[in-house]
Order: sequence, then C-alpha cells, then structure tokens
Amino acid sequence: MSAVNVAPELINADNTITYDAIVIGAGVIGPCVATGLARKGKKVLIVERDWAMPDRIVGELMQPGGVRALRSLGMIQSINNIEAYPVTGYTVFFNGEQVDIPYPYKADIPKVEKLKDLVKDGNDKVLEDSTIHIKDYEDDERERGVAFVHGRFLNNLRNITAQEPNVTRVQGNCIEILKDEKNEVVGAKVDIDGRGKVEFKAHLTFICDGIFSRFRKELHPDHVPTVGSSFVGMSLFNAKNPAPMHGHVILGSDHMPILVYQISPEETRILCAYNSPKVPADIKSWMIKDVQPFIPKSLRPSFDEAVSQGKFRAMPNSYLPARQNDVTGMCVIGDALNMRHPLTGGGMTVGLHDVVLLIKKIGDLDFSDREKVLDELLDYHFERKSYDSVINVLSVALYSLFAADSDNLKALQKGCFKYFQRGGDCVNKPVEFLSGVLPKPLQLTRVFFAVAFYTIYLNMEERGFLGLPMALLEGIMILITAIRVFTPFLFGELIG
Ligand SMILES: Cc1cc2nc3c(=O)[nH]c(=O)nc-3n(C[C@H](O)[C@H](O)[C@H](O)COP(=O)(O)OP(=O)(O)OC[C@H]3O[C@@H](n4cnc5c(N)ncnc54)[C@H](O)[C@@H]3O)c2cc1C
Repeated sequence: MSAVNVAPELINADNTITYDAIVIGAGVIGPCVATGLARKGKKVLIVERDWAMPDRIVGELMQPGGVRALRSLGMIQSINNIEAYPVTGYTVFFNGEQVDIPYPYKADIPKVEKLKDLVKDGNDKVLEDSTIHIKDYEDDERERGVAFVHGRFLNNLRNITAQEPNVTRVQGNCIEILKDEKNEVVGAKVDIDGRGKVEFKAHLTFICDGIFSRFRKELHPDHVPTVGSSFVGMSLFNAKNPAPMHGHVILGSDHMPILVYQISPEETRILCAYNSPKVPADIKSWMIKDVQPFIPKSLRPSFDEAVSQGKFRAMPNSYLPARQNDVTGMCVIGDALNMRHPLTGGGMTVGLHDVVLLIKKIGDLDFSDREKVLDELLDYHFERKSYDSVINVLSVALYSLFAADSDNLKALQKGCFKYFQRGGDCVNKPVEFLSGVLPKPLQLTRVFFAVAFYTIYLNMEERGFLGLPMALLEGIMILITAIRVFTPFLFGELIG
C-alpha cells in the first residue's frame, strides 16, 4: 500500500510520549496482546507493516482451546460475520478406512476463565450469524472449533483492537529494536511510508512478528527454527467433504499426510505434506502422481479442478521450542517465540493461550516497574510449558508417524489408527490433547507409549506363534523408534 492510500491515523502516531507497550505485528497474536493490555488501562502502540487484509493459507482452523482463549479475552466475536465454518471434530482416514474423533464434552473439562476487565457486555459469547449459531456454540454439550478464511478473521481481530481507545495503530515496517546503554529494550524504530524512520519509546516491547520473525533473535542468536517439511496448499471450491464439519486427516502407507478442512460455505482448504523444506519443482505433476490417487472419491472433482487451475501455494513447516523471555523491556510471543508442526492446527491455540496467561501475569502491573515485569515474564516461561508442550510435542510426534518413512514408523502409524478405532478413551484422550484442553504432558506420554505398546502387540498377533522371536525383535525396534520421535521433543519443551 503506498503512503497516498494510507489513512492519516495510521501514520501520525505520537512519538514524543513513552507508551506502556509497543506491539510489533498485527497477525493473530499482536491484536490480542494489544486489546488485552488496552482493556487493562495500558497505553499501547501497535505496529503492522500492512493493515490491508492478508491472503495466507495459514491459521485457518482453530481448535477448541483457541476458541476458549478468545472467550477468555472477550474477543470471541472475531469469528462472527465472516462466514466462519463450525468444526465439531476430526475424521482420520487410513488406507481407505476411517474413524471419527469428535471434540471433547464440555462437562469433562474446566469452565472457560473470564479475564477481569477484558470480558464484559457478553463479549465472551458468539453472536448469531449466517454460519455461526448461538445454540451450537453456547449450548452444545461438546466443545467446538472453527475454521475461516484467515484474512477475514484477522480483519475482525484488528477491528476489535482499533476500537480500543487506549490503542494507537501505525502502519510501518519495524526495522530496529531500540536498546539503552545497559542493553535493555526501550522501544522500536519504524519505517513509516510518507513519514520516514521514527523512534517510539515504551516500557515494554512485544515482538509478535510471526513465522518469519526478524526480531526473535533479540532473545538469543540461536533462537532460530528448523524446517523439515512443507505443505503445498490449494483452495477447493464447492467440495463434497466426506465428513462435513470435521477436519480430515488422510493417511496411508504409501503417501504423505493430506489435510482437508472447510473454511467457508464455498471454500475448502487442502494441505498436502511434502517431506522436504523445498517443494517439488513441478508441483502439478507431483500432485497428480503422489496426491491425487489418495484423495477420497467425493473430493476428486473439486481436487481435479484445483489442480488444473494450478494455483498452488507452499509454506515451510517450522519447529521452534520457546526460550525464556529474559531481556528487560521485551517480550517475544506467538510464532516469533514458539512454533510446532501445523499438522495438528495448534499454532493459534498455543499463541492465544499464551496471551491469556500473559495478561493474567502482567496485566495489572505498572510497566514502568521493569524489574517486576521481567520477574513475572521469567516465571511465565515455566507456567506456559505444560499447555504448550502437549500441543507442540503431539504435532511433531504425530507428523513423524503420519509421514512414516521407515518400517517401524509405518507400524506405529498403523498402530495409532487401530488404537483410535478402539474408541472410548483411545480417542477421548488424544482429542483432548489435540483440542488444547488437556495440558498434561505426562498423560500425553502415557497415551503415546500406550499406542507404541499396542502397535507391538498388534505386530505380535500378526506374526503369530512361529513369528514370535521376530516380533520380539521388531517390538524392541518399534519401542526405540517411539522413544526417538517423542522423548527428545518432550525434554526439549519441558527443560529448555
Ligand atoms: C502451513 C501452515 C498452516 C497452519 N495452519 C494452522 C491452523 O490451521 N490452525 C492454527 O491454529 N495454526 C495454524 N498455523 C500456525 C498459525 O498460522 C500461527 O501460529 C499464527 O499465525 C501465529 O500468529 P502470530 O501473530 O504469531 O504471527 P502471524 O500471524 O504470522 O503475524 C505476524 C504479523 O507481523 C507482521 N510483521 C512481521 N514483521 C513485521 C515488521 N518488521 N514490522 C511490522 N509488522 C511486521 C506481519 O505482517 C503479520 O501481520 C499454520 C502454520 C502454517 C505454516
């Protein structure tokens, strides 16, 4: 957007005062941080390089844990009036078989916490619109997630933020984090089209600049993500989804995972995993050869149409364990701080839960008392672990299984599906982890190894009596593989 088209209020922010907080980035997390702090009476400046509606293939399915966090923040109405599509659970397909995994019962989990000063005038309840119905979200016995066109959701979040009298918005590219002689953060330098490079001062600067964060390294030079795979996405129009209102996870022994979820009445997102950070040179041929044969029949017409249109979009799948926010005057949050595999759609849920916890920890503090704020931020790192580690470890461990590239992983993939087929707690617990409503890393460990032992048992059964010695050997290898794909990540998340 050129300066000529930018509204004057997005250029003219006052740089002669010290703000309580500067928030860099108005993606999913920035507006929530800014709104929460503003409702706590803080004077906030939020910087975004482009306030126009973004067009991205990320952050389109929000798990129930994210929906609950939006309620806690009094921002749930950001899912209204954007033709958002309700999500009631998942369906996993494996070599043509399928198992339904509905979201948890509300009665089995704690009630949503309403944050003081943030929740008011019913802003923790959805409104009625053409696709979101009050009776479904407020009265259904099960939790719900929601899917949407990312840019429309972001526009709603940003509009809620813009309505807060304590918030000043600015459009510009943040180019530097300002520090004093003690190396403490004191603000940010922003390049504003039509105004030039402007320095803004604040007691606390929040880095919410997302997946490709330029400033996460301010925490530590080693705070860089690893990228092991990518997703190639397409929009399917008027697709006939085999399991309406469910996220579809399509697995098989001969192909990489495929995700399908409806994001509006017309549009369905398909994300096809590719086991390398660099996507294939000829995406169309790859789609036809390695993806198309595994697409459920009812989806084929819309899939084929999308392939022929050739509008492919790729994103890297990054992993980044969080680091403690130990720099005075700065807080890194959202994808800038912590990323996991997008397979389980947990990114927004983790980020929003972090915002809830953050507001609880520091929302009532005087930000000019920077030492006190730093103490709370140091603490915050440990308090967020149990919640975030479950979602993060689940995402990477499941990706290893679902993208199985060895016999042991393939056995675990099949064992995992068979485990789900048992029903009862074999689906109830996993879906509570996935939903972001069961922040118990030890329980996750128990369930993951229950899957591993069930896989070993199935393998023994298949081998029969005569194959027992071989099955025992294979069992050891399967167990070692399970330990290898799970424990380093769990330790990394809990100890780091
Ligand atoms: C392929 C893929 C699919 C995903 N699908 C899901 C999903 O279904 N569900 C889910 O929960 N999560 C999903 N995620 C993760 C989710 O998108 C992120 O967790 C979420 O967007 C993080 O929000 P954020 O605010 O931290 O960053 P972002 O949403 O990326 O926002 C960062 C913002 O900062 C702005 N910015 C950056 N640099 C600057 C600068 N220098 N100056 C000013 N502004 C700046 C950007 O313009 C942007 O608006 C997915 C991720 C990927 C890669």
